[in-house]
Amino acid sequence: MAMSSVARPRRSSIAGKMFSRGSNHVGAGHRKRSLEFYDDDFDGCDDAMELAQIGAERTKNVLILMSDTGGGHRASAEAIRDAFQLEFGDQYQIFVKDVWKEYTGWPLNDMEGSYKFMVKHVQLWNVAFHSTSPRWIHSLYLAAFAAYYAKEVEAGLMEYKPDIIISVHPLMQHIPLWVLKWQGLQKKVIFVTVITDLNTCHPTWFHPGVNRCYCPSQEVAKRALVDGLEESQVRVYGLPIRPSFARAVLSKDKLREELQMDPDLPAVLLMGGGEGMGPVKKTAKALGESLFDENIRKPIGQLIIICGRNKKLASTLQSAEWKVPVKVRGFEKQMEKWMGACDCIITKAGPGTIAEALIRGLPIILNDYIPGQEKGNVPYVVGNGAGVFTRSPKETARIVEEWFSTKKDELKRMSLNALKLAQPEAVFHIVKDIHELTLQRGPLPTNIPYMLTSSFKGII
Ligand SMILES: CCCCCCCC/C=C\CCCCCCCC(=O)OC[C@H](CO)OC(=O)CCCCCCCCCCCCCCC
Ligand SMILES: O=c1ccn([C@@H]2O[C@H](COP(=O)(O)OP(=O)(O)O[C@H]3O[C@H](CO)[C@H](O)[C@H](O)[C@H]3O)[C@@H](O)[C@H]2O)c(=O)[nH]1
Repeated sequence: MAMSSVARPRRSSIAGKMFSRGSNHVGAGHRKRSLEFYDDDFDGCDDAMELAQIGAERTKNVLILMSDTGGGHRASAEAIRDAFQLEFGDQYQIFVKDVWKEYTGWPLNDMEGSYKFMVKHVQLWNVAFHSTSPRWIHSLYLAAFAAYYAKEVEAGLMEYKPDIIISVHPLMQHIPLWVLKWQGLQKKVIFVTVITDLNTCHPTWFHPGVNRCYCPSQEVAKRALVDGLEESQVRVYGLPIRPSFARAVLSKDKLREELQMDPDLPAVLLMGGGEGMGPVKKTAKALGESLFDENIRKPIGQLIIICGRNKKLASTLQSAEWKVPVKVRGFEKQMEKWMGACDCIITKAGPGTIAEALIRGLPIILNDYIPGQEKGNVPYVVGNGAGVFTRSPKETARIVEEWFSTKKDELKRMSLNALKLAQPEAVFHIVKDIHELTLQRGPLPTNIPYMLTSSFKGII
């Protein structure tokens, strides 16, 4: 699996010694000065590294661009990082970064906050998503941001000196590609997009200047071709999911013991993406009633609620009283364990959660979707017989009650359909294809000539 590699000094540690940044709060001006210092001084280190690398291919730097707008982009970025490490060991050094947050200013440096605000006022998101869909509109605005923040983005890219840039975010194609173009680096740096929406994705994902556009489904690939990408740029392997989902052999009994769950009662997992969105509270309350059999005065199921980063939701549910076994958790790092220990899942139509649940063979009740990018996920799940859609918490609770009592066969059938749709190997196909791309490029230059150019502000 892992190919041989030569241990050699890592750039980040050298850079770390030369100037301490790390925090997002360092002012941009300070960072720029630091980078100039870094750039001059780094040449010496490069000489040393070049000596160490004679006779061996040097470690390639991979910069994965993402933002915590929800949890899906980070999950996919980390999946790609882990798969690179498993497949190629030290041949690649991976940085998962929100360069906008670290280097630019408003509004790019707070996309998390803007996204959270807009999806809370869901009609606002609906308008924002659809009104920015025409290419001329988003290209115009993104070009303006690119010009205004060019120097900052350039500094952000320069710090990691990427040989390969992977964008897993819809708003991270245009700006870096323009900056690479202005730097004359478009032909030297490989740039790929990994789309993390399953169907009705935003057109900002599709940029004709990329080397590859990895689409998670045929539906998305069709949209890419309609939007002007060439077939040679498009690959369809599935949504990248953390290798821990694909590779781990998990026994449900052991997991339940580890997670201190009831060993025998069927379990339903309730969640709402990385931000704990959707009707989680009402659904939890309804399940608390429906999973308790009044006739025998006993529970017929147990409930796991994962609230993600929604701390208010977690504390409200933690202080509630329940008639059935309930576990309320915040942001969990080992989702594969919780999913492996449960029998079905209730979630909003987040693509990451859906793809993970399919791998674990969990029938899915979709109880909400974000307009725009998540709308198409509903027919994807329901049309393939892997789940149902209802917005009603009571209806959701009734379906789970039936799955755990009179309709166990339906639960089993949907579980098999889910497994048929699953694509656990997608992330490995993606990193192998990127590796192929680098091989086709031939030996990379010893050092990509990133430089801090004169201010781009002259362009606007
Ligand atoms: C007025 C038109 C503005 C057009 C601007 C297009 C480019 C905007 C670039 C930067 C703005 C930063 C705003 C942060 C939004 C963060 C969204 C995000 O990351 O979503 C991730 C999500 C998923 O995690 O992104 C998507 O799936 C699609 C991205 C759609 C981009 C929407 C841009 C919204 C711009 C809001 C302006 C208000 C428009 C009102 C129209 C009357
Ligand atoms: O406690 C938690 C809660 C969630 N997750 C993970 O966070 C991810 C959530 O991703 P989803 O795609 O399901 O949903 P999000 O809303 O968090 O993701 C956002 O990014 C997505 C892109 O992948 C979509 O665009 C989506 O509409 C947008 O809201 C999943 O991998 C899930 O396992 C955790 O690791 N721990």
